[in-house]
This record gives sequence, structure tokens and C-alpha cells, in this order.
Amino acid sequence: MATANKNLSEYDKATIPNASKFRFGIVVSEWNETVTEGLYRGAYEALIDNGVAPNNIVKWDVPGSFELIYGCKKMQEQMVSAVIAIGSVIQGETKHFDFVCEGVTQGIKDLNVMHEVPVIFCVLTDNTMKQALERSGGKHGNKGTEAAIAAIKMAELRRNS
Ligand SMILES: Nc1c(NC[C@H](O)[C@H](O)[C@H](O)CO)[nH]c(=O)[nH]c1=O
Ligand SMILES: CC(=O)[C@@H](O)COP(=O)(O)O
Repeated sequence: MATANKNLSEYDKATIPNASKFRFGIVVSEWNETVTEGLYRGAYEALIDNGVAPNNIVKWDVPGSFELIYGCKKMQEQMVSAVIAIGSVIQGETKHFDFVCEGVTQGIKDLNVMHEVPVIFCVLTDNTMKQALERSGGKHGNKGTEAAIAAIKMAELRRNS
């Protein structure tokens, strides 16, 4: 289903585990900061809405989405239940977009394979700034909210497995 056919911010609280026992690390790219800070707000608010204490949310900033890989690796070493990687990659004039997107995708996948702490992929890969803004608190909702719910569910799965 395309994002255009669903609102990224919608969730049924009755289906979400209580997250008061969890601690989350959020690593945020500074590239396209208007977008990434909007994603962070969505994630933070959803975690709080589901019982996470403010002092159990740790935020680190990194220069760009490619640095999310190293930042999330180091965040996994903290005492956290799950990590959320937040970035916004927007197509420019060259193929750099393709390499950044592929590199970050593979890097975050590798972190999930190699280490115990789940890393949630909250990296927008858009053709335009308009698309990115629409998915970070605009008409399509907020992918940060979606990522926070995924983080809670994966933290619960890790706790029970
Ligand atoms: N163009 C975008 C970048 N590029 C920067 C890279 O992520 C990286 O920081 C640089 O190559 C140094 O290693 N990053 C984004 O997050 N979004 C972009 O649109
Ligand atoms: C994703 C990028 O690195 C890209 O936005 C950079 O723009 P350009 O391809 O025009 O150098």
C-alpha cells in the first residue's frame, strides 16, 4: 500500500504494548533538518503517548544519513531497548542519492543482523522536499510516529524472545 493511501500517524493504542519499562535511543541526521526534526517530534510524542518516561529517551545528532550507521551502532551499546534511525534523503542532480540510500539501508540492516538491539529504519527517501514534508507531519502524517510504534513492538518482541 502506498503512503498516499494511509496516514502514517494513525495507530490503535489498544494494540500497542505499554512502553513504560523501555528505554529508547534516537539518532537524528542533521541533513534536511526541518524534516528530520519533524520526524523526531513525531517519534518522541508517540513514545510519550505510550508510556515512555522522558528521561528514557536519548537523542543523538549526526551530520547526515550515512552517519546514522555508526551513530546507531554506538547507540546499540547504550542500555536501550531499541534504536530509531531518523534521516531524510532527497534526490539531487546526481546519483549520490542512490548511493546514500542504498548504503544507509544496507548498513542499518546489518546492525539488525549483527547486534541484539533492534534498529528501526525511519529514513525518508524522497524525490522532493514537498514529499518529505508531507511524510514528517504533513498531509500523509508522520513516519516518526510509525517508527516509534515499530520500536515499541520490537522492544516487546526482544523482551519476550
Ligand atoms: N544529500 C543528503 C545527504 N548527504 C550526506 C551524507 O549522508 C553524508 O553525511 C556525507 O556523504 C558524508 O559522509 N545526507 C542526507 O541525510 N540527506 C541528503 O539528502
Ligand atoms: C542525496 C544527496 O546527496 C543529494 O541530495 C546531493 O545533491 P546532488 O546529487 O545534487 O549533489
